Amino acid sequence: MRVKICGITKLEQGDAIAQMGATALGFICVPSSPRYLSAAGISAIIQRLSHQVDCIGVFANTTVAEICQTVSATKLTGVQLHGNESPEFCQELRQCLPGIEIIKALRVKTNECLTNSEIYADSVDLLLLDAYDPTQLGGTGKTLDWLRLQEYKPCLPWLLAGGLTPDNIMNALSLVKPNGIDLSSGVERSPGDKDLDKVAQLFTKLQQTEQLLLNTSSSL
Ligand SMILES: O=C(O)c1ccccc1N[C@@H]1O[C@H](COP(=O)(O)O)[C@@H](O)[C@H]1O
Repeated sequence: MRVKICGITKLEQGDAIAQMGATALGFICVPSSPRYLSAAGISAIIQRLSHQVDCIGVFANTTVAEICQTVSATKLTGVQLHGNESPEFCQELRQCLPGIEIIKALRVKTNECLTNSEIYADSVDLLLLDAYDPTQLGGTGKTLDWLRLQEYKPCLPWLLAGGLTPDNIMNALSLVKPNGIDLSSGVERSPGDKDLDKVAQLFTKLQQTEQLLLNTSSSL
C-alpha cells in the first residue's frame, strides 16, 4: 500500500519518515497554507533525502506555468491538484510534464462528487479523496464518511485522505480498500511540524492491519 505523509517542511523529519516506510512525501505549494514551502525550500529537502521516495507537490487553483516552474526548480516526481482543476487543465498539465505523476484530489461534499470522479479517468494517474471544508482547502483533519465510500467504484487507483490518524487508521482500512493513504495533520504537533512518534505508531498500526487481514483470509 502507498503511504504518503504530507506537509513536510523539515529535512530531518522527511528523511526519518521515508526511513520508517513512507512511499511518498508531500510538499505544500499553496501559499495560504501554514505548511507552505517555497520551491527553493522543497528543492533543498529533496536534494538531501537519503531515501528513495516519491516527492509530491500539492497545488490548488494555480496555473500550468506556475506548476511547471516549480516542478523544474525541484525534483518533484508528482503533482497533486487540490483545488477545482478541470479534466482539461489536468490534461494540459500532463502534456507539459511527461513522466510526472498527476494526482487529482477531490474534496467530497456530496455523493455526486464520487460519481463525477469518472471525468478524470483519462487525464490523471491517481485520485485522492479528501473531506470537504467550506473555508480550508486541505489539511483540515476532517474525516470522510468511510461507510459511504464502500459504495465507491473508482475509475482509477485512489488514495484515502482526510483526518486519518494512528488511532483511526485500522477502522478506516477495515471499511474501505484504497490503493494508498495520505496523512497530514493526524501525524503532526503543529502545522508543518511532524510528530515522529505518531508516524511510528501509524506504521505499527499498518503492520497490525496487514497481519489481521492475512489471518482473516487464511481462516476463510
Ligand atoms: O495541508 C495543507 O495545508 C493543505 C493545503 C492546501 C491543500 C491541501 C492541503 N493538504 C492536504 O489535505 C489532505 C488531508 O489532510 P489531513 O490529513 O486531513 O490533515 C492531504 O491530502 C494533504 O495533502
